[in-house]
Amino acid sequence: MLGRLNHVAIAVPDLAAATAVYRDTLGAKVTQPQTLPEHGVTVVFIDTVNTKIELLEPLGENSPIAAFLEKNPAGGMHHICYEVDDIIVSRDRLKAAGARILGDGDPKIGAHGKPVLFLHPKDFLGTLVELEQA
Ligand SMILES: CC[C@@H](C(=O)O)C(=O)SCCNC(=O)CCNC(=O)[C@H](O)C(C)(C)COP(=O)(O)OP(=O)(O)OC[C@H]1O[C@@H](n2cnc3c(N)ncnc32)[C@H](O)[C@@H]1OP(=O)(O)O
Ligand SMILES: [Co+2]
Repeated sequence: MLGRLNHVAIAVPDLAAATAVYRDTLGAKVTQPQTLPEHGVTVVFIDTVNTKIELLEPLGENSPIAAFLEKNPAGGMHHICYEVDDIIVSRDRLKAAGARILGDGDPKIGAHGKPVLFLHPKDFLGTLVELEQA
């Protein structure tokens, strides 16, 4: 079922400062910030040739990354995103296997304009997993 690793996401308290670390210290090309109110985050991406890094900053009062940053105030690795060929088939198969799909269970449009959904970290070795339609 799993395809390519699309991105590894890092939650950060200050996106401008995090961008500076990747751009100025690590010499990476960082995209312009993208605000995603439906996801409660502002994001930038860094292309690392074989995959991407997504830096996430909370947006709005109900950001899903707020509690994570309270526990990890300096930031930290937040989720990994795998591509799947058919997100509905994958969702239904995972549900049948007992995995918890977060939110209302229906995919939302993610940062790349494609459907995404999230799987509970407690069902996947303590790692929050995002699936993105390939
Ligand atoms: C930009 C759009 C999109 C893209 O296209 O790439 C994105 O990436 S959006 C990214 C942000 N969106 C999401 O993360 C949506 C899904 N996430 C959630 O629904 C919540 O964050 C969560 C996973 C349900 C956690 O919410 P929280 O309020 O922190 O709940 P709890 O405190 O009850 O946590 C339960 C339990 O899970 C542990 N936890 C929480 N977050 C993570 C994490 N990122 N990685 C690993 N473990 C995590 C948390 O510590 C709790 O554990 P215990 O303390 O042991 O109970
Ligand atoms: Co993501």
